[in-house]
Amino acid sequence: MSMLIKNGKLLTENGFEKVDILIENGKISKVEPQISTDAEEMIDAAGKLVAPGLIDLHIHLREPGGEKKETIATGTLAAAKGGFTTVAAMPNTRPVPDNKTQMEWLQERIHETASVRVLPYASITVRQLGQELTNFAELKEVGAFALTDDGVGVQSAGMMLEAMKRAAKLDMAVVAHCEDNTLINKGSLHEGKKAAELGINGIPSVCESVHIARDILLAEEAGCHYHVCHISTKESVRTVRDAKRYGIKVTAEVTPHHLLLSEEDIPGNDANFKMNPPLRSKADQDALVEGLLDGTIDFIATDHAPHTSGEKAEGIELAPFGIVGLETAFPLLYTHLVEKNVLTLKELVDFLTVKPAKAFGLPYGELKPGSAADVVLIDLEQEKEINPDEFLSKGKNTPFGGWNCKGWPVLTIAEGKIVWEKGVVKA
Ligand SMILES: NC(=O)N[C@@H](CC(=O)O)C(=O)O
Ligand SMILES: [Zn+2]
Ligand SMILES: [Zn+2]
Repeated sequence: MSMLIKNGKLLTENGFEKVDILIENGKISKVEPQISTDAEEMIDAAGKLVAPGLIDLHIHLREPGGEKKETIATGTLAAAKGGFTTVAAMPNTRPVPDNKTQMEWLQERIHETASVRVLPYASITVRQLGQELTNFAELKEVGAFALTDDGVGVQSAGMMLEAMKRAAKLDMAVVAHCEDNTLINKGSLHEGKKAAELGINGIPSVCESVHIARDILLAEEAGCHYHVCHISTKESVRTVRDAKRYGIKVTAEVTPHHLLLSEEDIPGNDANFKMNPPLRSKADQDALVEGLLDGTIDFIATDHAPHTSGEKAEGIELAPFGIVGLETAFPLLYTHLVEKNVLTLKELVDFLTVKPAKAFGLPYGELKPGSAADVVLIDLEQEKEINPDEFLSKGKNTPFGGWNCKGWPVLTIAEGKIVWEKGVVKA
């Protein structure tokens, strides 16, 4: 099976270069200014940005147990539409992939139904209850990508240290949802202006940052790779920045919504603005952008967290935390960070490709001969409004409905196969 992508615009250190890309047997075989060969499939990419397939190391696919919200099939189709060819699925499903049998079932289900590559996380603790560690070695053997209890924080420092020590021995990363349960304050929004205005309980910043500070000291002790999920406060950024200065092996991700929104953007009692961690203050938002620019924050991940419309109709206090992100990440970030000169296009693409890959030692995220043929074509000129009704995800829960964006993916190729396509003429 061969495919030739003609005349794409490739981003290099020196700006755009026109290239042809030849794909053979699921791998990239050539990237050159001009390839004159016949291939079984020819794709005209003239005028389109041609980039490595995007990587999202934090998403929720909800299967098994939450199929009303999303399935592996619908979530990975949404990923493909968003330009993502590698996603890492969080383990807060029912049941939790916390043992060999369940992980094998999940791998099989991914194999049968996923449109793009799915890297499954295993949980740190049995049923994510924080009481007993899972068998990391066994989970690694059956393909667990890394370890996390995302959805809840690991409350006990002793449990976390032991997890980190075992993970270090196996060269596995410990990926942390940082939240101290004694500081949540039954909150639904950030403890700040907006929560006060709406008369809703607030979650203080320290609820997150205290876990990050604790975990960094534990990770230093254990010598493991420690990764911070969805970083959201200025104190968290400062703490990670300091840890990196001391050479501690810590990485961090930030979501598009925490980069683009603050509590001030919450229009009222709308649960599409409810997620964990919550939208923080403007000062926190600014610190996240600064942290991304100075290398404190390593990459961007969506934390795609689909919920049903019924659940989200319950109002801010009763609705579950979480918003979807896969189908809007690139256009939102391109329009609001690149077009406003906060990031260069190259930086944005790197934060969604090679940076997450490097942070976790994955062999993806670059367009070079020999690598998996994961490619996305993006129309930087195409402009349209975000319409949740058009999402392939079952989740329509986004705070960005109606936002006008440029930079829509038009064709996504995963391991040499077209997995999503719109508006591109096949030559
Ligand atoms: N981010 C969220 O608000 N929700 C996530 C859980 C999580 O990422 O902590 C979910 O599973 O719905
Ligand atoms: Zn989380
Ligand atoms: Zn999450």
